Amino acid sequence: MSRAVLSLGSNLGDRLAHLRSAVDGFGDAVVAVSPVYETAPWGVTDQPDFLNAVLVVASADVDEWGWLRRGQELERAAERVRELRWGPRTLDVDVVTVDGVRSEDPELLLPHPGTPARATVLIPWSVVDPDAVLPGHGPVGDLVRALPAAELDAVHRRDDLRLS
Ligand SMILES: Nc1ncnc2c1ncn2[C@@H]1O[C@H](COP(=O)(O)OP(=O)(O)OP(=O)(O)O)[C@@H](O)[C@H]1O
Ligand SMILES: Nc1nc2c(c(=O)[nH]1)N=C(CO)CN2
Repeated sequence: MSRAVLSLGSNLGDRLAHLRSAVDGFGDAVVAVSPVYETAPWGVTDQPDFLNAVLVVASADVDEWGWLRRGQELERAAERVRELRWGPRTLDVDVVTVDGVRSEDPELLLPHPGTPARATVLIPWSVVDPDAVLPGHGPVGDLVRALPAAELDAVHRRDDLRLS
């Protein structure tokens, strides 16, 4: 059984519909879905706010490359255009971790190297999976508590927007 944590992001078009398309796309593999968060953009700050969420998925038939491929297929289905690194997108699906797997292949870095610094991933992840540990960095709850106040202020839970 392969269990993975996936981060979803959207800041173009019908953002919630794009996140829902990813949840639907992973279908029966979805084990848990986090709340939706509205978040200020990091990296390239001159772009619209994002909706972010985290999914836990599991399947006996999918390995880490399968999670990446399925995420990329869903990005394509959302007509994502790759223009700018960290730029606006209809749908972003990142593989955050896959249990028991480390990878240094640039096409699939595991755990995803951006994770320890990203409130937009850590906060939803800590809610959907409170006992989660980020390999090499410790409990996700501890990483959330160590985030600077400015990072916490940039992430707003939207309980009026639901994925499940
Ligand atoms: N863990 C991972 N999850 C998703 N993509 C990954 C991962 N590790 C490496 N990649 C590679 O990253 C490349 C670029 O991905 P993408 O365009 O989504 O980056 P980004 O979202 O702009 O930036 P970041 O990866 O920092 O979030 C893809 O070609 C993919 O193969
Ligand atoms: N708030 C927020 N900002 C971002 C995000 C994201 O998911 N949320 N993703 C990016 C590229 O992966 C760039 N900036």
